[in-house]
Amino acid sequence: MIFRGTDTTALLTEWVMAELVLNPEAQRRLQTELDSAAATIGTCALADSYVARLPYLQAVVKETLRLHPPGPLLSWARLSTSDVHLSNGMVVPAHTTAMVNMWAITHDPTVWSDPLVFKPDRFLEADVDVRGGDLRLAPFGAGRRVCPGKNLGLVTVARWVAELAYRFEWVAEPEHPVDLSEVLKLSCEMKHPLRAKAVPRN
Ligand code: HEM
Repeated sequence: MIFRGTDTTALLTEWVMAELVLNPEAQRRLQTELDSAAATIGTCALADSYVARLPYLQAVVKETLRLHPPGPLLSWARLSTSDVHLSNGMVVPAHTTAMVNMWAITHDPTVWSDPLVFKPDRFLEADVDVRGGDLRLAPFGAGRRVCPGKNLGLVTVARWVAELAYRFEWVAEPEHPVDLSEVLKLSCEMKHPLRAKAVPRN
């Protein structure tokens, strides 16, 4: 529980910040949303419940989950106990070890337009449930073995990103450009950890 809940949330936050450094326009839109939320509630401490209601912040987190799902292969070592007939006609025979390649689904051009482009707006145009209700984007799995920490994970990452983006502007370091190469360890990590400058915002 502790292991599954720590690296995933830390890695997702790192991926979000990397995308925000690479996409300054998205970063500015997010900061505008956070500034206006802070002005509305009269404090810079955005409560968890409030953060969950910021549409652009949620869209940024969802788009990062789509591009960089921390758990790209779902269902490690699940065994089919009987023949399973899929809707496309394929059969998974009994006693087969099966995994779902969620990374492939979230990068499939027949499922997502411009799948390699960071476009949080796609989640403003359509409400996509990332908690297991929509198999186009199920970064927490789905069904009986769905991640039990999905709500905690989502609110934690949104909260961290909100704080980081509200308090600082994040800019690339020319000598260490952001590199989105991935490496699959127990989770999907940045091959070259993020390096960026945090400039305090006034
Ligand atoms: C952004 C954060 C997170 C992501 C992306 C994530 C993703 C996942 C994925 C993909 C699975 C496997 C689902 C499957 O095999 O079908 C999983 C399982 C699991 N997660 Fe998470 N998780 C996150 C946060 C958390 C947190 C915060 C906790 C606990 C506090 C947690 C605890 C677990 C546990 C215990 C399992 C195993 C469930 C089982 O096998 O029945 N996760 N998670």
